[in-house]
Amino acid sequence: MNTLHFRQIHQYHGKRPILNGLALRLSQGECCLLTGDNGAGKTTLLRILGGFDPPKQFEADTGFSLLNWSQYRKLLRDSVLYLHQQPYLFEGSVRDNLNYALPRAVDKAQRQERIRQALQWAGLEHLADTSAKTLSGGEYQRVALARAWLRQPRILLLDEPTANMDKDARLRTIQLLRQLRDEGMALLIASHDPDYFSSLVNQHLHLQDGILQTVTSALRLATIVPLTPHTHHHSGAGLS
Ligand SMILES: Nc1ncnc2c1ncn2[C@@H]1O[C@H](COP(=O)(O)OP(=O)(O)OP(=O)(O)O)[C@@H](O)[C@H]1O
Repeated sequence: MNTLHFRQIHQYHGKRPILNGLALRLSQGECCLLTGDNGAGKTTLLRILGGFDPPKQFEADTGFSLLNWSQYRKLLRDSVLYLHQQPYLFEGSVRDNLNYALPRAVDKAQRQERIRQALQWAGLEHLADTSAKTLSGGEYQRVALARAWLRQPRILLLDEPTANMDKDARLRTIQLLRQLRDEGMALLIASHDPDYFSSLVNQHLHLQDGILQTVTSALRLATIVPLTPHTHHHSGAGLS
């Protein structure tokens, strides 16, 4: 799978339509940013793509075949990883948490080597034997990303991966996300802070009224550059 096209995703909560036939594509080595107001349906979409909640309607096109949701789920069960805003870490050390991410078949010597690489990859060597429960928010997220690096899913779904982080932790997190993207993962990030991810994003989608719209860089600029009230126009050049 280089690119997966999702189409006709419909979802209801009770009788209320949340997603109204939306479409998006995820490509290997690309990052898609998903914005939308509180309650727009971002988590609802991530939970469908993560295989947790069955949608009302769904279609995924791999380029070779069309998949319904249960086929998608079966096919991608081990290829999609969903990181919640507060990813779950076990009690035990950072090393234990990384160990758990490795398949059972990996032997002891290989495990030690892979864990060493993951600790190095995420800059966590000094915290290897620290209890995961005592980590700061930024460190905690780095362990979760190191686990993702070990698991190597094709699609990584992230809900607010930098929420409540200071600038330094945020930049480190974004750097790790960039590495995952550049190694070929498809990232889908739901966030209320599009500016944080601008250096990472290949595609920005905005969810409104159950539909996804592409946000172009021109539109993004228009939202952050304030319009001055007294701009001079040549006569006839502006909209009237
Ligand atoms: N299990 C559920 N049962 C009923 N309604 C739900 C359920 N899950 C979500 N909703 C509702 O669906 C709407 C979309 O919720 P969702 O969590 O997907 O939005 P969101 O875009 O992720 O919001 P936020 O930015 O606040 O996290 C909300 O109005 C929410 O209350």
